[in-house]
Amino acid sequence: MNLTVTNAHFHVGKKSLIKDVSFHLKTGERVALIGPNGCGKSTLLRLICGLNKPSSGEILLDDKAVHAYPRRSLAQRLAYVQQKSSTEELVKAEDAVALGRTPWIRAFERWGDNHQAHVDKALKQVGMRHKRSQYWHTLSGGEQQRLHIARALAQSTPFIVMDEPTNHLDIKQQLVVLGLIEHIERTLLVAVHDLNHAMRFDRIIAMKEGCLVAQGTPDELISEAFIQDVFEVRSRIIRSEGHPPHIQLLS
Ligand SMILES: Nc1ncnc2c1ncn2[C@@H]1O[C@H](COP(=O)(O)OP(=O)(O)OP(=O)(O)O)[C@@H](O)[C@H]1O
Repeated sequence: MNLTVTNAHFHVGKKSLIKDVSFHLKTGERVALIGPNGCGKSTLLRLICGLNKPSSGEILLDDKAVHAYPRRSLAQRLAYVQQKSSTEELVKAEDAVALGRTPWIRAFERWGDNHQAHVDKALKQVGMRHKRSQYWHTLSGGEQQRLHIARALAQSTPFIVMDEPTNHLDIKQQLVVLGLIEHIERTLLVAVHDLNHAMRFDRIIAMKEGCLVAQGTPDELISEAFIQDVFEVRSRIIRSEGHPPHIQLLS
């Protein structure tokens, strides 16, 4: 699975939300998408997931335009963990994860052991097997988020897109979810707010005001000057041997 975005523009009315964005993701790459609030991260992810169509430019998944895939076929290639998604339905944890199998169930096919095996594996990966029978609305925000990730894993796609998966989580749950993401062996594009989280990815893409302003490995990209430039925040980067650099934000 590879993704190529070429000169993508997206506007709503006269407002230009995505401006001339180009980048490429190779199979197995784990990429963090960063940038200040409102810079267009979610809008770009929605274009990549085929939920909106670029006004101009191209978004190719394995050399075919995302919006040219039939929905089912796209859902077999790409899973999307949205920033906020909830359900009003009375469903159990396991049922929410089982929804991930939808693109793989053929017409009139019964739910079989192969589908259940994917659900069991995904529940195990996110550490939620013991809560499989608990009703969705009784689960904590962190547990629901882990189940969203489990649903994406059960979808068995080579590519997973996530929009701020650690949003609204306490610091322990953030680390749990982050650790979980680190062990997912798929191509990943993840919008993240915490720069220290972004440092744990193979590559970082930075956006500002709808434009892609920089991309590179965390070491290449992240510097105090870069953080000042993109986020308008002073910072200090603490480097110590054997540890990833730590970004301290200064007031
Ligand atoms: N349908 C729309 N119509 C008009 N403006 C929109 C629409 N969707 C998004 N926007 C605007 O586009 C900009 C980018 O929004 P987006 O949600 O992509 O930003 P973001 O980088 O994901 O922000 P955050 O970090 O706060 O989640 C914002 O200013 C938002 O108000």
